[in-house]
Amino acid sequence: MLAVEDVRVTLGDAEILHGVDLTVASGEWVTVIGPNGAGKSTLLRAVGGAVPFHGKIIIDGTPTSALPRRRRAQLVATVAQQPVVPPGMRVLDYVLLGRTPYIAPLGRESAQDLSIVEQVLDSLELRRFTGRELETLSGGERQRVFLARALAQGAPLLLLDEPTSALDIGHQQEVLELVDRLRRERSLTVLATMHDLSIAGEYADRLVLLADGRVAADGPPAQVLTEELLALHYRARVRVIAGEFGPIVVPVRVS
Ligand SMILES: Nc1ncnc2c1ncn2[C@@H]1O[C@H](COP(=O)(O)OP(=O)(O)OP(=O)(O)O)[C@@H](O)[C@H]1O
Repeated sequence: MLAVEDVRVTLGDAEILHGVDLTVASGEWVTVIGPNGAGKSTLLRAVGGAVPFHGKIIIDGTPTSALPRRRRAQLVATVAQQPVVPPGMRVLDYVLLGRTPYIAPLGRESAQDLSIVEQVLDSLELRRFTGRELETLSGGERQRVFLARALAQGAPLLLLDEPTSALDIGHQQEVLELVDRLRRERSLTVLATMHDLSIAGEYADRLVLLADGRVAADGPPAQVLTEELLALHYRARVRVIAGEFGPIVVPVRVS
C-alpha cells in the first residue's frame, strides 16, 4: 500500500530526514516511534503531501508525483498533531470536510455523504456534539472529531500522528480499538506515530524506530522494544515485560 524510498526532507536550512525507507503492506498497522524531534511527524507529513521531499513515495502503486490532489485525498486521510480548524466551525461541518474529495467543485454533499458522516459520528460517540463549535470542545472530544473527519474520508491509508495524546486511558482504548476494528472490516492500512511504547506495541504489527531522521530499527514490537534499543535511542532506563498483546515498557528510576 505504501513504499517510502530514500526520502529526504529539508526544513529551513536543516535536513530532517536523511534517506528513510519504509514499506507498509495493505491492511498492516505500522507505528513510528522515536524520541522528540526524530522526524516522525515530518515523515507522516511527507507521506500526506504536506511537505516537499526528495526520494520516492508510492501509494497504492502510484508515485505521489503522478497522483492528482483529489485522487491522493481519496487514498490518504491524515489526523495531524495540530490540525488547523477554521474559526467558528461546527462539528458536523468539520467532519463533512472529510467528504470533500468526493464532492464535485461547487457541488453539495449528497445524502450518502451525510449518512457516512452520521455513521462515523455514531461510532465515535460524537452525535451529541454535532452542533457545537470545535473550540468549545475539550481536548479529547476535539481529538475524536479530528479522527472522525479522517474516517469520513473513507481513504484506505490512514495516517495518525499521535492520535491519542489528548485522550484519557478509556478513550485511548476506545479509539484504538475502533481504528483496529475498521482496519479489519475495511482493510484499512494504518501508519501512526505514538509516544506510549506499550500501546504502540500492542496495536501495531510492526514498529519503526526513527532516531535523528534515520530508521534505527524496523520489525515486530518484541524486536524493537528492547531495553538496549530504548536505552540507546531514548537515553531511558526501562524494564520490558512480556505482555499478553506485546511488550510492556516500564520506566524505572535511575537512582
Ligand atoms: N518548519 C520547520 N523549520 C525548521 N525545522 C523544523 C520545522 N518543522 C520541524 N522542524 C524540526 O524538525 C525536527 C523533527 O520534527 P518532527 O516534528 O518531525 O519530530 P517528531 O519526531 O514528530 O517530534 P515529537 O515527538 O516532539 O512530536 C525537529 O528538530 C523540529 O524542530
